[in-house]
Amino acid sequence: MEPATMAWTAGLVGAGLVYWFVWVMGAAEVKGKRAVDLKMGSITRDKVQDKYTQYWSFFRRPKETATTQASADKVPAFVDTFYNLVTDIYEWGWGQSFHFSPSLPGRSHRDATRVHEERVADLLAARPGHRVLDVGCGVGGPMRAIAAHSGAHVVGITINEYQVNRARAHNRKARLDAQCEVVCGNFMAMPFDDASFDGAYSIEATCHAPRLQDVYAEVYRVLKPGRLYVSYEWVTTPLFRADDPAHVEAIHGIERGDALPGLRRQDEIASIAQEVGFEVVQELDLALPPSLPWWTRLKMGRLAYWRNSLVVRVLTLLRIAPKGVVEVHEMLYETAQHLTLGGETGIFSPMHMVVLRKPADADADAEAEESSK
Ligand SMILES: C=C(CC[C@@H](C)[C@H]1CC[C@H]2C3=CC[C@H]4[C@H](C)[C@@H](O)CC[C@]4(C)[C@H]3CC[C@]12C)C(C)C
Ligand SMILES: C[S@@+](CC[C@H](N)C(=O)[O-])C[C@H]1O[C@@H](n2cnc3c(N)ncnc32)[C@H](O)[C@@H]1O
Repeated sequence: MEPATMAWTAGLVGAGLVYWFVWVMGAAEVKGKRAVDLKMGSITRDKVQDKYTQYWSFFRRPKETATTQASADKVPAFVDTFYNLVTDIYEWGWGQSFHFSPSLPGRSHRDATRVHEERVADLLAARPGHRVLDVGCGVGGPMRAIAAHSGAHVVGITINEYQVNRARAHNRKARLDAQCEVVCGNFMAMPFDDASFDGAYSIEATCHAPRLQDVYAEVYRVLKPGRLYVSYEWVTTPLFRADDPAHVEAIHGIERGDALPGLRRQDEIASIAQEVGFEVVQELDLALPPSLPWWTRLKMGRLAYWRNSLVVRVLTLLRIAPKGVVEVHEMLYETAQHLTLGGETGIFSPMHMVVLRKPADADADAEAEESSK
């Protein structure tokens, strides 16, 4: 073959490969985000790498982030940075629901995700006319499933402005924007009136709070008396041994790569809820058998991770994706290994469910206490 023909052939094959990896193989999990659309939230292109370095140096020693008030106060800002860095990658590689679900035999991940979300709506007995709060709503996957399933009006809150815009765009696209509202704010100081919700839920979100009491007290304040709050909590289980270096490394890895100021123990959740005034209606670790493993989805994706890693490298080389994306993607890959180990050893659960009730006479009690002062 002529050298010129060889060069042309090699060029065409190369271009075809790039096209295949980036546009075909790199397509979104739930056709939405494509690899070529990877942004880093509200961070400008030139700041991505710096922001990642700042994030990493803050969360490198997770437990220390919550020990002093000064560093605990910085957590929401770093969580916001984290979601600027990961939101598009999550949407691209996982979908619009940023949480795990127990696998369901013979059913797709999409179905398993929806069933896990609809369970919340059913527990709350949410129905048309109800106003339900989604505490830490992400880009609104659960919010849309719950609104569609129950007919309730759902109001979501997230600390990250970029997620607010993504969630609103998805709501419009799904024609659920009349039923789903999204607000930017801190769930430890929410911009909502007292007793203004008929139900509330949080899915794998309150783990970002340095003190769980602060979120639970806010949810308690905005709930109407007698109404329910359902939460899926990230916790260490009784199988976690603080004297086992492999356990400690897995838990630290989960904390570092998920912007967590220290995971809580399973047995702390109910007492924190009671401390702020809730009655505990039910408590159940949904990760335990007979549930099938929630981490199989992470494990089955080995080949996909490899492909995705190649895609982000190619996109960075072509200057389509900003510098720093490769590092963020690498961090997520390592986090996935720690999460898988946490699941396989049973030392960690991302779905410790609590169903809490604000007592029906809660406001009467509060008024009596106030007038006795
Ligand atoms: C509740 C939280 C997030 C939970 C999960 C939705 C995410 C935790 C780890 C994430 C991922 C890890 C590996 C990524 C992979 C390397 C990439 O190619 C595609 C996306 C991943 C699969 C990504 C997807 C979302 C997670 C599973 C926390 C933050 C409290
Ligand atoms: C892992 S995502 C889960 C999102 C959603 N519940 C879902 O399952 O798709 C955690 C969410 O909590 C939000 N969050 C974390 N800390 C917050 C805070 N202090 N105030 C409001 N939202 C917060 C994040 O912005 C993100 O939307």
